[in-house]
Amino acid sequence: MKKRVAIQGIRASFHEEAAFKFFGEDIETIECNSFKQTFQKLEQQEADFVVMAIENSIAGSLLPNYTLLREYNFPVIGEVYLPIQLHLMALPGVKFEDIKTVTSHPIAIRQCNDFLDEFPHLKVVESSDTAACAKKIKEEQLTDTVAIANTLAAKLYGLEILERRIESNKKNYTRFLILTDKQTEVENFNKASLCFQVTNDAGSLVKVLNILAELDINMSKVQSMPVLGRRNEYNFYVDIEWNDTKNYEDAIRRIVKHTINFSIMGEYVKNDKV
Ligand SMILES: O=C(O)C(=O)Cc1ccccc1
Repeated sequence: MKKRVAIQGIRASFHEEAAFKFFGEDIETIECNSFKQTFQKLEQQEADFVVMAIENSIAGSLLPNYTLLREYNFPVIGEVYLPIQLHLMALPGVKFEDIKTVTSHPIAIRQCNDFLDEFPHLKVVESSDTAACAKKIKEEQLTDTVAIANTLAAKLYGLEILERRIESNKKNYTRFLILTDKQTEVENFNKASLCFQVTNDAGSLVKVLNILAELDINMSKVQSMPVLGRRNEYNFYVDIEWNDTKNYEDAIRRIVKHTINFSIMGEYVKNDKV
């Protein structure tokens, strides 16, 4: 049976592209209206995996997704980095001069600011995902509208690319996490995502950082989010990577003693090539 992979958005979105990059293209994509719904699909066993964006090199972290990770507690079993290459696409035959409206996902729009600034007469309309914009143009035969989306979307919805690679920063990427509902042993893992709180007093976070430094463990990311209802208290989400598993195990044993509500959200193989 094909792996069922839940994504926020529809087929040919960047989430599906990320899923293809991680699993290959022989998967069943489960289209969802929200990130929360992807987790519900896992919970109801209507999906085997979730692929969820967690950070974009231009827009930054997707903070609500950190909260979902904590609330649902599904293990992270992998990651994938995807370059976000954006193209302007329209129904075949439509000319650039005919266009009045540009539609896309807000992250994609932000990444094309330089291009869009050159054409201030265009009305920019935000939507839930890039592929949905392409699909709408096709279904409603919109001849005055273009979508900013990827090549998968152009192919699947039969649109023509008018302008390639209109993203301002050619090195922009999005990092996606892969989650599942089953406790899966990932072999040879060398990266982990942790979550914890520290006490609100001098040096509490640095104690944790010192443990990592002493054991030669690299912190590749740190993100904090307020703990609801507790002023000046934060959940810290920390990604770490190491060469020696024994050092990782030592670090965990020691960090637990200096933190509150410590959890390992996932252990997986580092996969940060764009
Ligand atoms: O709209 C999409 O295609 C998505 O999957 C969301 C998104 C948009 C832009 C960059 C990364 C993810």
